Amino acid sequence: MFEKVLIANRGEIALRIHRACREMGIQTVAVHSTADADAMHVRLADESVCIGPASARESYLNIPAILSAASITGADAIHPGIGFLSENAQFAEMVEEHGFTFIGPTAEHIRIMGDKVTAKKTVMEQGLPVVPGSDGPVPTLEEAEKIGRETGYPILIKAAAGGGGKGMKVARNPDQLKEAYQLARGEARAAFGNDEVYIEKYLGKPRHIEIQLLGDEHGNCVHFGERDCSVQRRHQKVIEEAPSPALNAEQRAFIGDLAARTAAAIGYRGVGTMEFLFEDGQFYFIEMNTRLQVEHTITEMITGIDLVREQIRVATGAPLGYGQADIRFQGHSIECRVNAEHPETFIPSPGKIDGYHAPGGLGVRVDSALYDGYRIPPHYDSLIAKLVVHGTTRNECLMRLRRTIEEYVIGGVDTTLPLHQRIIAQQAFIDGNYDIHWLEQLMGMKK
Ligand SMILES: Nc1ncc2cc(-c3cccc4ccccc34)c(N3CC[C@@H](N)C3)nc2n1
Repeated sequence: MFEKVLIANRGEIALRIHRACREMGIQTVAVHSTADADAMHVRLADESVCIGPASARESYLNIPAILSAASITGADAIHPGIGFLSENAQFAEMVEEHGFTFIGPTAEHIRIMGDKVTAKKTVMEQGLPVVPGSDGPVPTLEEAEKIGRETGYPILIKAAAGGGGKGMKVARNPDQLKEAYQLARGEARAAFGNDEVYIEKYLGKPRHIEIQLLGDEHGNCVHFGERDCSVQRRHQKVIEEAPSPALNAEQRAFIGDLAARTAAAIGYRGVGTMEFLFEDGQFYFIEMNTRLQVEHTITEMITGIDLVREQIRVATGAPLGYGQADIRFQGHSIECRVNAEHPETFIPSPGKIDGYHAPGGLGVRVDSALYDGYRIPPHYDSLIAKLVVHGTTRNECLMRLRRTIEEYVIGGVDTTLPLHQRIIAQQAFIDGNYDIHWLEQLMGMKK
């Protein structure tokens, strides 16, 4: 087991990782920018190292500074958290080359899944259902026209190096193809330095269902069920829930087992999430995330398993220690992502917290690094807290969520809490009857 882990991240996820380490008897090293000197995880960590100025490029993305901090503190391993360098294959390689353990998958798997074309090819070979379309990159407009004819419109042109919604263009008919194709390639080149694109049939009203996976380096892989992440705005998840109100037990077992078998077949190690679109009872693989996810919390709430602890354990080479039959699902969990933003305009609202009270009680979890008097810096993403509730039924969960949002006091800044209150009061949400476009339609952003 590791003696000391360096947490190469900030905010609520850095605190989350610190907590898991603390409970495992592992010492923690916090790294922080000058803007995060008074952050909660820095206060609680055994040691802390300032790795640079406020800008992420000079601090949380500064690989030499992070590796130096690991060296001078004598860390055994580095946990990349979420975002920043967590899916950077070169970072994973450099960590290992410098004698530290990278708490995550191999650089090879990060690379394979980071390229959405090789990701699809890899899972297709294992029999996982994917969205119909090109069976590889589409290098010319002529090829795109041919794929469009074969696939049938509407189609989606996606950047191979993209993901998370970046660099996607819809072509609803052949006349729109040329412009959509050229725009997609131009945006991909500008955003990722890689203009490779691929084409898929555009699914009009899907839900976004993701499967939580965990593999050890002995070829074992289990799944922890699904999360429904369809309530989103401009590819930013707002509310997530587990299990999905749209799946029955057979569908859950079908896609969970298939995803776990696929991950085992490629020898996947660590936590990972396979993303699917779900429409008309069919699943379609779109991407795999090779890192821990913000919404891992709701999976922990319905399984009772600490996924960060498991992630650290398998990184030491330990076997899973349990099989699929040992994983039980209990009740329902919903997470609200609380951002320091205006609830209607989403304009960021950094600043000093003036009055703070977190809700509590049975089945209530608040993952946040906030405290009264803390100053939210303007340099990073606006997620400031995750309000997570659990209930024996979805209804009990909704009642509890309503009460906890009402109880949650975050003074001094705007937050998205009022938006959450509004969403969970909608009949469509209460009925679990929503797709990936529902929130934007509710907010009048789409017809
Ligand atoms: N063939 C096909 N059809 C419809 C799609 C619709 C989306 C999509 C579009 C807009 C919001 C979304 C929210 C969650 C999941 C997917 C989406 C989508 N995404 C968005 C980000 C990335 N995860 C893939 N891929 C799609 N692919």
